Amino acid sequence: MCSPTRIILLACGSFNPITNMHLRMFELARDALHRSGRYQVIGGIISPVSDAYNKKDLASAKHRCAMIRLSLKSSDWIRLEPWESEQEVWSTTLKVLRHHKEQRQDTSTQIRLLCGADLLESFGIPGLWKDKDIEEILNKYGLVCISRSGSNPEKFIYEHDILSKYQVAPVSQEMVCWAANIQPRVQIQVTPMSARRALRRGESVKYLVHDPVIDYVKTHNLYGAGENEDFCRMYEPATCKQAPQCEYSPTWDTPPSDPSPKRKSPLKFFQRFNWIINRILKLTVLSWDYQCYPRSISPVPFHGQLLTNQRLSPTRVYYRTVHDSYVSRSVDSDTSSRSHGHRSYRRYRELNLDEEHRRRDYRRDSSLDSLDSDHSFPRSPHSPRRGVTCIGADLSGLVRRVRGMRVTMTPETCV
Ligand SMILES: Nc1ncnc2c1ncn2[C@@H]1O[C@H](COP(=O)(O)OP(=O)(O)OP(=O)(O)O)[C@@H](O)[C@H]1O
Ligand SMILES: NC(=O)c1ccc[n+]([C@@H]2O[C@H](COP(=O)(O)O)[C@@H](O)[C@H]2O)c1
Repeated sequence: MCSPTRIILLACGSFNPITNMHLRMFELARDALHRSGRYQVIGGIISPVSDAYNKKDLASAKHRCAMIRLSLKSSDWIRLEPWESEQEVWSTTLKVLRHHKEQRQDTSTQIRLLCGADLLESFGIPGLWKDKDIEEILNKYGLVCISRSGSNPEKFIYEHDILSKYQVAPVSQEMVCWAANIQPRVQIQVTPMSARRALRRGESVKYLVHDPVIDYVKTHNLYGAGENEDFCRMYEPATCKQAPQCEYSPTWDTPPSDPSPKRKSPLKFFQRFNWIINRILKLTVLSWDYQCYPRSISPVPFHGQLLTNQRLSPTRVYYRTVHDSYVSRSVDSDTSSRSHGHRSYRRYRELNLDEEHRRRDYRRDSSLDSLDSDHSFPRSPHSPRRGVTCIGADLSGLVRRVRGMRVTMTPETCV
């Protein structure tokens, strides 16, 4: 039996600050690779970007590395490699991979890029990654990707020309490995951004980042946390000067109620009143907007963008209204419903993403001239006789016929 391939996992990123999820990513990937029986993970490397990356709110490399070191005290197989962070210019991920490969004498060990699905999906952002870089990363190194809530890496890979090519590579070169689906029942979003936000707002970051990292953030006044009274109170009740002394012991008891509750200011009262009036007005306008008239009354004034029809359901058409909510309407019975508006849109997105991409391309070169006489809207060349699409053109005053139902769209509503 052949021996397992030895692997080093390399994670590039900002680590601003390092969170438990970064470390979890390594553990999940290692477990998955070991489970396959084909790989042995012999180490993990964290390579933080240099200051030249210039990302918003990026703490200096010195601080980020210090926090990584503190976090890694609890790990016996992941280590920090500061080389990238010490560079004066930003290094592409491929350059970092090449550097670490050159550093190793032993050619039998492979280096793989470990990343979250958001990094993988950034491959699709035009101009961000060079195709030849992606090609080389996949071909010479390989990628281990961890799903992130809100992402759909399988779909992304399927749709990406280069990634899909490597997904079916021979097992010895398996480039895309699904380490785990991080989809906890209660979705906990542990991202550096959520940690920074919590720090800025003085909210708890305990169990999001390691305790020594919290201390470090406080000592070095990073991410605006040091100025925040709540943060001081939470983490340094005894010594923090700005924070008032805690009046109750941190037990499960409820804190004593404030003896002098603040009176509502007239401004707050006015704002609340204003909000209620606005809601009432909005509801009134909405109820006008959602009127769909029976076929007998034609032309039908309908305010909204016709999205799609038969693909989602052969009997319903879906509209986006000017208020950005979604309405469906039965083609056969002329009844309209808004009850499943948002849900059906989400379903529409899932089922029709493909269609939407094609349509977007198609829209660029389509014109109203391409409308044919018996179909109201131009059909995508890829889905003949299926899609009924509202293109971004001025359809002012046009009465269109969709399977017997007539729809008038006005320019201001057809966006
Ligand atoms: N919650 C998470 N689940 C899966 N992968 C994650 C998670 N948080 C970070 N990662 C991954 O860790 C790597 C390094 O991430 P990085 O520090 O650049 O975080 P980021 O999420 O891009 O940061 P920010 O929130 O600052 O934009 C990336 O590959 C990223 O996808
Ligand atoms: N072309 C490239 O090599 C390229 C492009 C964008 C981001 N990256 C890397 O991705 C990592 C994560 O970046 P973000 O923190 O911006 O998500 C960083 O290490 C960055 O250097 C590389």
